[in-house]
Parts: sequence; C-alpha cells; structure tokens
Amino acid sequence: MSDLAELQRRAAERAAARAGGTDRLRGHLVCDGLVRIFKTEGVEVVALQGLDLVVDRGELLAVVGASGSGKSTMLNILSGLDVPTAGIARVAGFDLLTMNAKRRLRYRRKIVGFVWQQTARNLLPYLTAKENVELPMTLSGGKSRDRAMNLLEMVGVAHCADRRPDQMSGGEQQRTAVAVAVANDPEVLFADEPTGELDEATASDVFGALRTINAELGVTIVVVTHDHAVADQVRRTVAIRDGRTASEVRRSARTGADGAEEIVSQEYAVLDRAGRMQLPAGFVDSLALRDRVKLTLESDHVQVRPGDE
Ligand SMILES: Nc1ncnc2c1ncn2[C@@H]1O[C@H](COP(=O)(O)OP(=O)(O)OP(=O)(O)O)[C@@H](O)[C@H]1O
Repeated sequence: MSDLAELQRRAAERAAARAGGTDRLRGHLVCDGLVRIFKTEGVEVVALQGLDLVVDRGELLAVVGASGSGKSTMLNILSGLDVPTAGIARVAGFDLLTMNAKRRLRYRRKIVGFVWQQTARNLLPYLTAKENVELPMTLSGGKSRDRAMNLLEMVGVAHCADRRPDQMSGGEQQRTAVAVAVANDPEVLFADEPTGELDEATASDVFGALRTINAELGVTIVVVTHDHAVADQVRRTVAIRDGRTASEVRRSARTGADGAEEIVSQEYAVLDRAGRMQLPAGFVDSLALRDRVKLTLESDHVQVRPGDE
C-alpha cells in the first residue's frame, strides 16, 4: 500500500511541474451543471441532469455508476464525440460546448487518449505491441522507438513487444492499450470499462499500469466503470446516479497506532452549487424516507428525519 502512496505523491509532483506550478493544478477537467437531453420520437430522455465533476491535473479518478446512470453519455461528451444540451464542460482549457471542428479534431488527436473495454478496439490485430504504440506517433509526425519501448516497460509488457495481440493475454492487451493511448503524450486519458472483460487479478494489473502511467507521465486519468470494487484501486471514486454526481469516496493513507501505514476510506455526498445533494440509497431505504424529510440545523451538522410523524 505504501507503493500506492508513493506513486500518488510522484504523480502530484510531476503534474505540478508539467502545469507550471501548483496554482494551476485545479480543475483540469470541469463539468458544471452538465445536462444532456435526448429526444426520440417526441419523448425526452434526460441522460444527464446537472452533473458536476472537477478533476485536478494529474489525478487518477474513477467514475462509477449503474447501467443507465449516464456514464457513456458523460464520456461521449468529454471525449468530444457529443455536445451537451446545457452546462459547462471544459478539459485542459478546451471548451467542449463551443469549440469549432478544427479545435475538436486537435482536441481528439492531441489532448485526450482512450482505452476502451473491448480489447479488439484498442489495438490493430496485425501489428505487434511495439508497432501498435509506434503507430500514433508515426501518424502525428514524430516517431521514437525508445519511447515505445519505454512505455511498454512502464506498463509491464516489454516482453510482449514483438507479439501480436492474439499472442497476448487480455490483461497484456489492455496494458498495451494504455501505452498506445499515451503514445502521443495526451493531457487526459479516458478509460471506459478497461477491465470489463478481465478477471480480478488481471484487472488489478491493468490498474497498476494506469497508476504507473499517471505517476510517471503526470497524465490526468478518468476511469469509467459500473464496478464499485474499483474504489480499492484509486484514491478518489465519484458515483453518479440518475445523471448526477451523487457521492464520492476518498482514500488516504495514515499511520496507525502500531506505526504501520493503513488506508482509510471516507464517503462524502456531493453538494452542488444550489445546495442540492442525494442521500445514499441505503440511508433512504433503511429509514423508509420518502416525499418529505425534516431538516434541522445543529451547531455542527444537519439532521435529516422522516417527514411523517
Ligand atoms: N442516443 C440516445 N437516445 C435516447 N436515449 C439515450 C441515448 N443515449 C443514452 N440514452 C439514455 O440515457 C440514459 C443514460 O444512458 P448511458 O448510456 O449514458 O448510461 P450508462 O451509465 O453508460 O449505462 P451502461 O453502463 O448500460 O452503458 C439511459 O436512460 C439511456 O437509455
């Protein structure tokens, strides 16, 4: 576990250096009141209803949500494929609502990298791992054999450099995909269910690769998944529910009474600028809260009680 703490510290340092100082660390990715409404045959579906999310430069963050919670909609907007109905979406200084086609292309080519769930979508089947990593560099005009090998080493698959995807395991393919996604040194990496097709141990290796890339390159990483177990793999997990940011879990290292380092998790509800928050579903169910609740302001907390006497 101390490895994780050490990698996080180095990630923050490198990110700060890359950003030109700690002052500029805030808000590398900002969603504020993000709304996306789909209209199909006269019916409106509100996929995002005021999603708020701020990710600092150099963070490694997981966004979790059940099926239909709006994860893909959010990712499509953040990747520049879709445009929100309202709100603010800004990544690395790019305004995703107003950027023109030329800037959108630059954003997708240079600023962001992707790792998809389907291993086949990430790598070309007839190229070796090394060639797959070299390809984006060649296409953008620069090519460095050393960088390709360095990246493969960083993600722990240097031994696969000369193998084609069908000669690698699913986990090795996804780790190679991480190297491909950062080949052109993007500022932000989005990973959509990158471990969805892998077993737990292999998934853990892929997260290890993402943590190393985050620490070594200072790239901001957002992993989107339905799997709550991911919270064990990252420092900060944001849960979305019904198209809105509902809660977040932060993990931090502290020294226990016996002197050993331990990781503590704390769950927070997310309060938006209008003062709205969602109560965790478990709280609502256990007290059978519905329709109205009574709020009482105490000196250092707020009480929420069932509205019916
Ligand atoms: N193009 C579309 N047209 C109409 N409704 C849509 C469209 N895309 C998404 N939706 C709806 O928006 C809501 C959020 O969908 P979204 O795909 O973002 O969820 P998700 O969290 O990614 O789910 P999953 O994990 O199943 O992919 C759902 O109710 C979905 O049916």
